[in-house]
Amino acid sequence: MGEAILKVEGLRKVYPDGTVGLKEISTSVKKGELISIIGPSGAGKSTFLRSINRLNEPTSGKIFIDGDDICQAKGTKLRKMRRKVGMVFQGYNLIKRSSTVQNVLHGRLGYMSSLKGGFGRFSESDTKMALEILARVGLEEQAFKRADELSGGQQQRVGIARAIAQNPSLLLADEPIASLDPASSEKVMSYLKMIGEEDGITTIVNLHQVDFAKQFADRIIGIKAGEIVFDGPPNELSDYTVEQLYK
Ligand SMILES: Nc1ncnc2c1ncn2[C@@H]1O[C@H](COP(=O)(O)OP(=O)(O)OP(=O)(O)O)[C@@H](O)[C@H]1O
Repeated sequence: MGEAILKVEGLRKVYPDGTVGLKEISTSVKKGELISIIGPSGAGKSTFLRSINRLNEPTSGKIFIDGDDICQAKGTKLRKMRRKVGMVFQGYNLIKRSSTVQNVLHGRLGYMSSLKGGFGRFSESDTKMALEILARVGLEEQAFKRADELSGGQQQRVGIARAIAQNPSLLLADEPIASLDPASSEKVMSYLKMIGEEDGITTIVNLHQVDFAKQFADRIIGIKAGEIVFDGPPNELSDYTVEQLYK
């Protein structure tokens, strides 16, 4: 840990209907940190996370990833920057009828020409890599099953494997465990943490469950009404702060 992989300066989002999603957020994230964003519904957690790779277009502000401002990036440069940012979704976003390993291979699309990608012509080394990643999330036995034959927790582990196949320096997970039971949630969070630590990937996870944030995060950021109201290690997040955050 040391240098900042992500630096956000004055990030503001106003939706077309005038709703202010984020006021002016500034923060900086170190390499290898696991950060959990918590806060009440509508606080701006998803807006913040999705602004980082411009899935959600910021209204103003700067977002530096490895020193480059993604808000200024266009074309090939933007594509290359997005490649560095893996994304894990609440609803997994898998291709249900494709096999587990095919889903993981989709993480490699950013590295292929659109023609090869369009025909699904993945190289042998990509396939080998995808199978290795599946083994890391404990799914080697499920590699050739259809994605929709897996349990929710297993599908989310495929989601993590697909993001890792992108070889990202930053991993964004938007409420990855919101649809899972506690045991599967714990497993998914453990894999996120383990892979982040092993590969030095900075991970930012939006969570509804404060207890999971406390258990897994190195640092917790509390957002309320589009502003950061808490930023610190889990042991500094008091019950009173949590109460104020969700009030
Ligand atoms: N497309 C949109 N158009 C208008 N307003 C939006 C849009 N998306 C989000 N918002 C608003 O922006 C604010 C922040 O929403 P956001 O989804 O980021 O919150 P959140 O903290 O992720 O909430 P949740 O925990 O319920 O997912 C809310 O007031 C929300 O209604």
